[in-house]
Amino acid sequence: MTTRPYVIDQMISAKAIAARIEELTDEIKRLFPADERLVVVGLLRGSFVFIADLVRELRDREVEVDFIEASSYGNAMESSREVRILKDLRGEVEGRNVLVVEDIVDTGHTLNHVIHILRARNPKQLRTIALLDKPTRREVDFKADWTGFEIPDEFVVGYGIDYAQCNRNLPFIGKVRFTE
Ligand SMILES: O=P(O)(O)OC[C@H]1O[C@H](OP(=O)(O)OP(=O)(O)O)[C@H](O)[C@@H]1O
Ligand SMILES: Nc1nc2[nH]cnc2c(=O)[nH]1
Repeated sequence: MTTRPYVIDQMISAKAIAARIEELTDEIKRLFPADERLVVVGLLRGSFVFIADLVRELRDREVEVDFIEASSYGNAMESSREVRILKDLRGEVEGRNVLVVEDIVDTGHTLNHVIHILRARNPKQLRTIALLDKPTRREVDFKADWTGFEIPDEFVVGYGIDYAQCNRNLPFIGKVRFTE
């Protein structure tokens, strides 16, 4: 895939992300019973770094990790608004406490679609957490139960989030600035 030349300006540092995850896990622990197993579901691929840090902050809980892969983006930067499930969960969620982990909520179509599918499977509790939220871009009425950071309408990368499948390995969130 060809991309225009760009640079990445840091927007949220690795340290700020780590501090926010600590706060969020305190809230999550207050909501889910300590004596019941939690199924933490990551939305591939963008959530893989966030879920890794989040579950390690939940190390004193019984946690099962599962993944679902949904795709909403037709090309590198434009949403197709059509959400497809590319890979379903391995495990069952019926009667269980489920936390769905997303990297970014933009139009809201992806998480909204996934939540509809999972709710139909009758979990005991179904909650959502997104590291980033771009509320000004919303096209469906959806709000995650927990949000790490609200950000303006900028195209961001890093901490699991890609531009044309690159930059997922940056430890911080940066914004893409095109130089040409
Ligand atoms: O709120 P929305 O407008 O639906 O957009 C958000 C979704 O778009 C991106 O996923 P993408 O389809 O690019 O896949 P990826 O996670 O594999 O990078 C991102 O990771 C979110 O899952
Ligand atoms: N990489 C990337 N994917 C997105 N999906 C929705 N918003 C974004 C964004 O800012 N960056």
